[in-house]
Amino acid sequence: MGPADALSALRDQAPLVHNITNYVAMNVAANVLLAAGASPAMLHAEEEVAEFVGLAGALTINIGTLSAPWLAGMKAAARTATDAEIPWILDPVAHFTTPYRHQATQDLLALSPSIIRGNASEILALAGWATQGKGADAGDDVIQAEAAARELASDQKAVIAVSGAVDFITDGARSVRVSGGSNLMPKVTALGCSLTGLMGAFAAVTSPLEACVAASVLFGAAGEIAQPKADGPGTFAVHFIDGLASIQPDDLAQEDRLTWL
Ligand SMILES: Nc1ncnc2c1ncn2[C@@H]1O[C@H](COP(=O)(O)OP(=O)(O)O)[C@@H](O)[C@H]1O
Ligand SMILES: Cc1ncsc1CCOP(=O)(O)O
Ligand SMILES: [Mg+2]
Repeated sequence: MGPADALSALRDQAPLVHNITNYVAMNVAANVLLAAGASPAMLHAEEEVAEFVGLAGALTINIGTLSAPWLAGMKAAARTATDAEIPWILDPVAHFTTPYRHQATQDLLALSPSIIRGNASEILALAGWATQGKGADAGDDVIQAEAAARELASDQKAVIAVSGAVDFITDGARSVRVSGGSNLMPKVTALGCSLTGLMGAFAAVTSPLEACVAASVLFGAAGEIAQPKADGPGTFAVHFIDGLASIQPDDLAQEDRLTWL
């Protein structure tokens, strides 16, 4: 299904989305999911995640503020999701910066995520390519990461979503560029993490590839609503949430942001 039908399904079903995300993103991502029409829950304790993920339509895992107890919870949740065929999305924030983060990401990759979402630097490094990235923010352009993303999709048998000025989404066979959004989006923290959460919400109602496309299109549209109303990154963030909530399925029917390759 296309982005318009995916948004209709999301609003009809309001799927419960289990997010194990970072301290920076927890509030932002929960508000993004609520505005879009999903039902977010942020919890990470190893003692309960396996039971909780069974209640959810999708799981998202983001390693932004990683620590040992959180990693144990992430692995338990990912294992349960894969066994139960619940789609799960990995956001490997800055995974190339320290050996600990690198190993955690490799361990999570082995648990078969349905979708991997990162910025261009994160995806380049995940495929083993050189990157100019230094931390959580991208140091490379999406176009430089397209071939790496295709390679990674085939190797991991997952959909790869690379975000940036123009997003790129591929399952290894089919690939699409999604244009739109605002250059204020990388100036608001945790919007990438929130996009990961939204991909989880859509993955609860449609296929991983269609879910990534729908989330990316919806983010682009909301960014364009917020841009002319904003005085800067602070007010942009508020208008972005309002924009997400105001967009109706018909607003996404044109699909003129998509370039299939
Ligand atoms: N220069 C830009 N112009 C328009 N949209 C952008 C731009 N940079 C990032 N975005 C959008 O911001 C969101 C977060 O992406 P990004 O900043 O790449 O993630 P991260 O926070 O993980 O680095 C995505 O929806 C992406 O399309
Ligand atoms: C700044 C920061 N530091 C650790 S996690 C995090 C949030 C990163 O969020 P995003 O990748 O969405 O910008
Ligand atoms: Mg990120």
